[in-house]
Amino acid sequence: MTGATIWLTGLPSAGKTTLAHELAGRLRGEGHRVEVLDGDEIREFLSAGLGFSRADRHTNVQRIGFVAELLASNGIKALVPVIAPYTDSREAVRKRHQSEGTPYLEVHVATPVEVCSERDVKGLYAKQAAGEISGLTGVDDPYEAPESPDLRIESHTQTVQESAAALHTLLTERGLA
Ligand SMILES: Nc1ncnc2c1ncn2[C@@H]1O[C@H](COP(=O)(O)OS(=O)(=O)O)[C@@H](OP(=O)(O)O)[C@H]1O
Ligand SMILES: Nc1ncnc2c1ncn2[C@@H]1O[C@H](COP(=O)(O)OP(=O)(O)O)[C@@H](O)[C@H]1O
Repeated sequence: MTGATIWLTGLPSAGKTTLAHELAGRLRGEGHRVEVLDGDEIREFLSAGLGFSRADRHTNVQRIGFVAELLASNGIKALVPVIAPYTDSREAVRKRHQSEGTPYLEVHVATPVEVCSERDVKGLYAKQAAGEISGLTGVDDPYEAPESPDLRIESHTQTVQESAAALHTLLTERGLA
């Protein structure tokens, strides 16, 4: 089966993790081999010790991109729900896939910051507002939205199932599902 990396970029609480796991379930049900490279888990192991400076985020994204490409080039669908806030970091990952001939799709989970801060799944927006943390992506740290992603998902106007269906359709259109 053809492997691919599907990178879900977006703000904290945008819906990246939820959609990655929903899509993973659908793909596994169809017999695909799937791995979800979750940002939080990666930061415990592969990227332990990295923080949220621009340089550390870039390093984190390159490491994850490297592993995703390895998996994808071995027939696995690598789903990557990781913020990846900088365009140049994402482009470097895309180029690495291109040079290896490995399919790569960029999906922008484009939930507005107002909705994300309302959801506030991990309480980070509240902590930032209370002055307990700083450098939160989309609030007081940059998020460079992709200009031409393969798909843009408006998660605030859809159910999880509808968003996952749109993702699945993208994979089908590209001959990956
Ligand atoms: N300052 C700050 N900014 C953004 N995110 C923060 C921050 N501090 C902790 N967290 C939590 O770490 C998760 C983001 O890690 P990522 O590896 O996805 O980010 S990055 O691509 O390296 O920027 C992110 O996970 P998600 O909410 O799933 O996106 C947050 O839970
Ligand atoms: N269409 C949708 N797609 C994804 N998540 C959604 C959608 N609608 C509502 N949500 C909710 O938004 C939250 C997103 O949280 P999460 O997936 O952890 O975000 P992230 O990984 O981007 O930080 C979840 O509680 C999820 O149920």
